[in-house]
Amino acid sequence: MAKFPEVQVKARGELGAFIGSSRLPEFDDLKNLTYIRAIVMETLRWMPSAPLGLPHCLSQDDEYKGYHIPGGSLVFANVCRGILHNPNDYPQPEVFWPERYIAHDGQIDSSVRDPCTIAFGFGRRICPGSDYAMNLITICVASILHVFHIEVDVDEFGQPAKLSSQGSSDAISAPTSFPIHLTPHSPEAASLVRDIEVEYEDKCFFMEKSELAD
Ligand code: HEM
Repeated sequence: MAKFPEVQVKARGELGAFIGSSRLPEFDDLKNLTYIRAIVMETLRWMPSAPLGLPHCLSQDDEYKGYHIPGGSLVFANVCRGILHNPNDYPQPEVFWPERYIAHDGQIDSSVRDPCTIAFGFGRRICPGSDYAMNLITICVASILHVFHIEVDVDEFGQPAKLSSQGSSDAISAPTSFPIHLTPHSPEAASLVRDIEVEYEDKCFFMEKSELAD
């Protein structure tokens, strides 16, 4: 998000319109947060966490585009370069552009291939945690953007640090560096977080007391 300040502004516009400044987003709000959903979809497409999926083993001989693949072979799907960065499905695939999923009516455009159908694997071994993960990531993204402005940090010379678009080249890809900092974008936003902290501390205190009573 630090690389895309204009995306943050748009997201905050949606969060302001549907949630206002007096509370944090809740799961019930997610159905209204189309742009936030599009940010999460674009993140999974732009830098998928498993760029080659998980390897699958052929239980029998198969043929793919004229190539014979013997049973027992390990097969990797080229999830990132071959599918999620395929310009036929996603024009200018290197560009982080959540708007690509939004139709004229402001809803998610069902004619654009949903990257979640790829980023979580496919077939019999598709990720069973995908719905849980999507809801969790979406509420986290919504909550963070509702409160914080995400900016690039400064390096040891006081200059804006360089943000890379490269993921690590491991089986599970993650950003290679993370030089960012978060600041509440308004006093109201800061108090939303402080109120939650107080509420959480009260609950912990209550739990400790009840444990003592046992
Ligand atoms: C952003 C979050 C996540 C991503 C991108 C992701 C992605 C994947 C992928 C690509 C696979 C391999 C599917 C295949 O073999 O084709 C997988 C498998 C799996 N995932 Fe996830 N996953 C995520 C979150 C989760 C969560 C939250 C859970 C559990 C609550 C979970 C549980 C599993 C399990 C148990 C498998 C193995 C399924 C099997 O082999 O039958 N994942 N995931």
